[in-house]
Amino acid sequence: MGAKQQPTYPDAEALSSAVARLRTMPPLVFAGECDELTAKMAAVTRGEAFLLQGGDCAETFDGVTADNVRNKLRTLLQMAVVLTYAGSVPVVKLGRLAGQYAKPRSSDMETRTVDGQDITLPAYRGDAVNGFDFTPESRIPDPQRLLDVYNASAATLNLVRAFVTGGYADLRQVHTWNTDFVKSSPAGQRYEATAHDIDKALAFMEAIGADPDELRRVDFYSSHEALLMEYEHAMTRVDSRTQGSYNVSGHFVWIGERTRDLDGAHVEYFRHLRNPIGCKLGPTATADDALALAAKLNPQNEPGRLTFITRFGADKVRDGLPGLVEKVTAEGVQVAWVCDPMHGNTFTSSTGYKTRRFDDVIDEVQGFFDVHRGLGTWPGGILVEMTGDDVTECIGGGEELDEQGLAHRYESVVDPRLNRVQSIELAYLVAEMLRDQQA
Ligand SMILES: O=C[C@H](O)[C@H](O)COP(=O)(O)O
Ligand SMILES: C=C(OP(=O)(O)O)C(=O)O
Repeated sequence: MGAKQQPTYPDAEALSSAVARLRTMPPLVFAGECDELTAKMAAVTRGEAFLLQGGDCAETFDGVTADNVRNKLRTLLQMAVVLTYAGSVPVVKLGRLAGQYAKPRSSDMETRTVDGQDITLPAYRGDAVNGFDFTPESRIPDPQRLLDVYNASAATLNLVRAFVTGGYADLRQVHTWNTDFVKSSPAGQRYEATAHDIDKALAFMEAIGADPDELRRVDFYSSHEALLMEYEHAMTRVDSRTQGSYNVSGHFVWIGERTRDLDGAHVEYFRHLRNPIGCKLGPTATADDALALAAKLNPQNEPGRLTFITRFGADKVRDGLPGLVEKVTAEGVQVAWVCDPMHGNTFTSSTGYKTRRFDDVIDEVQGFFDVHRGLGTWPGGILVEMTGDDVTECIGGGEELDEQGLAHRYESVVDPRLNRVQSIELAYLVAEMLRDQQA
């Protein structure tokens, strides 16, 4: 079976030369860091830690700016602080960034009405493949973009690494992350109170002479859907320490809902990787599918290697998820369960925007927690599409954004993201669910 969701490049020679160049490029991540993340994901699997995975639906090359990267990271750090402090659980921090440039699409073509005429062009598949502009030239897959992905990912990761180790992520900075528009919102004010409590705890630690390194820096990892075979293969290298194969374009990579066929090219590729990996499971996945995927992707049943990211939708999670979790657990399969409350809850607003309701997102996460609580298993984390900016892409939340409001600042090129206030609100709600889970 050929790989699904791949672009058809018109210029085979240009593709070979881009791939040949990519093969010579240095790794973006070190295999040892991937192993470190596997160990952290093993803690998630055992119920000792919680995964926060977040970032844009689709990164764009234009979005690689200092402000954009800092805002996203800042929001993720705020969310992590809320989950750690209010949820009383160690949080594994994983950006959906520095590589999230390729998108699977429901349809190969897109039709728009331009000047009263229906025009059909190839769908936008992410900046890794073609341009977002609705013109025939822009929509042609261009292999040079694969090198642009490498460069954009390198620039993003470089800045993230500088921020998380160079003082920006120092826990003593909890207040300074809470700036501008967020500060005046109820979620921002609640965060301010949490930050104040943390300050007091830090002052106490200082007074007793404790000064652990963990306060000054955080471990932060990168992830993306490994969709484009040409890119992912070119970025796969044999580790000189262990002779294992690692995808060195990100610490954690996942298989999407549309490409998780047991006999498909993506599963075949992933089974050879030593990175920690994820696999999406949507409402059509059966318990037997999950077991077969686990057997193929993690034959040694190694904890931390495999994460199932479930994305059923708020209306299906309570009926669909228990059967999966129950059977997989009964078979002794070691897997971290993570909830993606975004991809089962998308619809088009009356004003024509692809959107999600904040309440549906929360409802799916609550359903996910309820199912795990009922079965005595651990709800291991969340994967969210979010941004650090004040965009208007998802409906609801404390600011009560409505369908009319979407037009104000809708910037996503594919799916709607939670804005910064909604992301912090979500973190508080999930922290409460975590507390209930542990009660
Ligand atoms: O984030 C992912 C999207 O849901 C996926 O790429 C499909 O989007 P589409 O249904 O608009 O093609
Ligand atoms: C496309 C995505 O999700 P899914 O594969 O679950 O549809 C995604 O996470 O970007």
